[in-house]
Amino acid sequence: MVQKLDDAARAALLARFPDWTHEPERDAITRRFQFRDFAQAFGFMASVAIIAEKMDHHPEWSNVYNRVDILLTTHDADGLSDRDARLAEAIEGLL
Ligand SMILES: C[C@H](O)[C@H](O)[C@H]1CNC2=NC(N)=NC(=O)C2=N1
Repeated sequence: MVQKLDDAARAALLARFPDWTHEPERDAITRRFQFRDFAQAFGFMASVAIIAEKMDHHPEWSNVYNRVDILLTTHDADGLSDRDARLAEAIEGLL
């Protein structure tokens, strides 16, 4: 079982990643990414997919042409965990 973030840790996560929005209903963070075109968007998704698989932590996401919407939460914790913080950090590192 993965440990869910407490209120202080959640606040710290949101302060650290100001481009991400907290969704209280899911206890998730979301961010929309815009790229030049589909090729750029899909290249980004391919990189995220490789990282996610290595981390054994997977985004909920959708893509429309040059746009990628990502939602991170931990199903095993029923909310945000440190695994989401680590994946968000890795995604930010790709930009
Ligand atoms: C068995 C496997 O480790 C788990 O199902 C992992 C895989 N990827 C996951 N991804 C996400 N986002 N949340 C999880 O709880 C999760 N659990």
